[in-house]
Parts: sequence; C-alpha cells; structure tokens
Amino acid sequence: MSLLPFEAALERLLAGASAIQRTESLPLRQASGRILAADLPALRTHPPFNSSAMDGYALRAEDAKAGKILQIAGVSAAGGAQLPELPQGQCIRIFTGAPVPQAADTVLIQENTELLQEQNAIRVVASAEPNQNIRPTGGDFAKGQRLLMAGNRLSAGAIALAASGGHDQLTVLAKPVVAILATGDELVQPGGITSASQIIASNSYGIAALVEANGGTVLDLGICGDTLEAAGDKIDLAILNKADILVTIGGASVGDRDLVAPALQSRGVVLDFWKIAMRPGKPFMAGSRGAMRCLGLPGNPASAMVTATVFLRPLLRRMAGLPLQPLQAGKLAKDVGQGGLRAEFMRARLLEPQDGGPPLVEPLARQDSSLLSIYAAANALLLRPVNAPPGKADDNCLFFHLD
Ligand SMILES: Nc1nc2c(c(=O)[nH]1)N[C@H]1C(S)=C(S)[C@@H](COP(=O)(O)OP(=O)(O)OC[C@H]3O[C@@H](n4cnc5c(N)ncnc54)[C@H](O)[C@@H]3O)O[C@H]1N2
Ligand code: MOO
Repeated sequence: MSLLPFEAALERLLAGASAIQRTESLPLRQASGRILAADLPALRTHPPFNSSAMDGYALRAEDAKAGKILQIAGVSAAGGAQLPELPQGQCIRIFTGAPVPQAADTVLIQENTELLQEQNAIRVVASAEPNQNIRPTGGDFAKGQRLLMAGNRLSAGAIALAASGGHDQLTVLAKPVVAILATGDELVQPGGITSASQIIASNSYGIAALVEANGGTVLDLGICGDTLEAAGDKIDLAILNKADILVTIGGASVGDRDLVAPALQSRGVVLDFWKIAMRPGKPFMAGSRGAMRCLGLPGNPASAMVTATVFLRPLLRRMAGLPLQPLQAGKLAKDVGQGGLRAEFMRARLLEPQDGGPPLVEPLARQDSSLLSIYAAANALLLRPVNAPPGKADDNCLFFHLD
C-alpha cells in the first residue's frame, strides 16, 4: 500500500473540521484563555461619570488663572456619596477617579496650586486650560457597545474589560472532549507494575497533557487488552460519552495483535486513511463515525507524540476555535543527512541565533521512536522533507514548536 504524504493527510483531516458549537457559561475567573461564543455588549457605560484623572481641584477654566485665590467649597472623592456643588469663583478638592462636578470644566493638579490652609482656599500657581485632566463619561465604552467579538480568545485584558463592562459570567465555546484509549496487553498504569514484562502506559499521559494544552478536555478510557471485544467496549464508551475525538494509542501497525483498525470499523468508524509517509508515525490512521473524529496513533512513544503534534494538535485547535500552529522557519544548527522516502520529524532543540535571525534547530543525536528521554529533551520537531538533499549548517529549514 502506498503511503500518504503527511501534508495531504493533514489537509484531509482538517477538511470540514470547524469549531464545535456547544457552549457553556463560566464565572469570569474560569474563563481566561477560552473562546467567547457570542459578541459581548457592555452592560454599563465606563467611566459612568466625568472622572478626574488627577488629584487636585475641579473648577471653571476661567477661574484657573495664575495668581487667583479660590475658596474650597467641598470635596469629591472616588466612591463619595454626594457630588458637591461648585459655586461661582470657587473650587472643589478632588481626587483621582472621583466625579467632576457638573459646573467644572477642568481639573488643576495640586502641584500647580498653593494651599492656603487657614483660609480653606488655594492660590493658582499655573493656569489650566478647559478639559484638562477630565476623563469623559463613556470615554472607555458606552452601554450597549460591543466590547469583544465572538471567537475572541479571552486574554487577561479581555477578562478585565468584560468585568468592567458589568459581566460576571461569560458564555464560551465548550472544550472538545478527547477520549484517550491505550491498547496493549503489556500496559499498566503508573504504580501498577507487577511483572518485568509490563510497560507503563506513559503515552496516555503525554497525549492528555497535549490535549489540555491545546483547548481540549480529556475523557480517559484507560487501557484495553489486545482483543477486538475489549477495544470495542472502550470505543462504545467514547461513543456513549459523545467524545468529539477518539484517540487510540498502539495496535496501529500490521501485527496480528494490531486490532485498532478492525475494532474501530466494528463500531461503524469509516477509516479515511491509514499509513503515512512520515517517520516516526507511519502507522497513523484517521477516520470518523458521525461527528466523532477517530485518530489511531502508533504505540511507540515518540511516534505517538509526533503524530499527536502533527495531526491531533491542529485538529483539536481547529475544533476548539484556536489558531493553528504551523511549521516555522529556522536554520539548521548543524549538517544533517539526506532525507529518505518518508518525511522525518527529528526531535530537536532550538538554539538562540546570534544575530536575531530565525532560531537555529539542532537535531538530537538519537532518533529512535521508542526514546521518551530524547522526546522530553526536545522542544521542536525538525522536518526533513522526503528525498531532501543533505542539509548544511545554516541552511533554511522548517520546524514545529513543541511548547
Ligand atoms: N512488520 C512491521 N512491523 C512494524 C511496522 C511495520 O510497518 N511492519 N511498523 C513499525 C512502526 S513504524 C511502529 S511506530 C510500530 C507501532 O506499532 P503499533 O501502533 O501497533 O504499536 P504497538 O505494537 O502497540 O506498540 C509499540 C511499542 O509502543 C509501546 N506502547 C504502546 N502503547 C503504549 C502506551 N500507551 N504507552 C507507552 N508505550 C506504549 C509498546 O509497549 C511497544 O513497545 O510498529 C512497528 N512495527
Ligand atoms: O514510524 Mo514508527 O512510528 O517509525 O516508529
């Protein structure tokens, strides 16, 4: 069977994938980083009154002339209950954020006055122009105005704006549910080892972390043994729980015990493609059952993480309403060999460039797909295209960020 180029596989995977439309309402404190489901109008005007930008004296600009002596008729403080009147030819002591009395059209900063304590008055030292140091009503936003657009990712600033606009709950897109199933008779959970032949199902943890870092929520289906029935029962659970994406790990290759493809098919999953011209990750498969997308990752730890980065990450981000993280341009940090018949995603480290140019990408020494110690040390995947000529240090290259 011929192998599908990873670019074509990714295009097929993303075709027709869009942000899921379920929503949920969250308290502001839990909404950071989530995607706003609908345009957000301001429930109030801010500032709700003409407000002073400085500590000083509110007055009529015509009175704010150097040398004048003005009686202090009252005080306006932020949160103060009553706004004092401003009699003709007088001033009001005012603090930053406090409402400016209606008759005042300027605020003279206190540094430009001399306080005549005994007379409860000030002498104007430097004149002020009209409209100085006054933040007008609605200068930030007016009631009914759109504060944030649907599809906006809620940054710290957006959360503060929503709070200021009077919202204490936000309606956001629900996170896509990603069911994760590890397959293999040899697998046990961390802490569950009882014999030397067992292997800890570490991939499920790595994939779960990747899912949570990319806008998804995990439905952990645990581990199933290498039988069609056991795998089928777990797939039923994903269906029952309405998972948006089912990710299986292992059992994707060609051995007699590689049961994932037939198990998926036995539950009505239609496979779209299987086997990719990439290294690691050749046995990767994808299909769907109704709205549920199904990704079969190979079991080797680096193969599972690489295929999750190349395929699951963009699919999930698309379904979560997040921007994709495309390949980026870098420079090779050292010579690399010729590309093979499969595109290779080499585990690599990014080095800071000397001249502020693109990052230097240094492939790590050992690339076997079973090595988690190497995968964990990497922060990038260097792409070596099919049949690429040998690469020289400083040649252009492409890479995926892993962080
Ligand atoms: N004759 C062939 N053999 C293999 C081929 C092939 O084309 N012809 N492909 C190889 C490639 S490439 C890969 S990758 C592996 C992947 O095969 P599977 O997806 O069937 O993976 P398993 O056999 O189930 O497991 C492989 C390896 O990974 C360990 N594993 C599995 N699941 C987990 C997990 N959740 N956490 C940690 N480790 C896991 C498992 O114990 C095995 O050591 O097939 C090659 N063979
Ligand atoms: O492609 Mo496998 O994923 O080489 O180890």
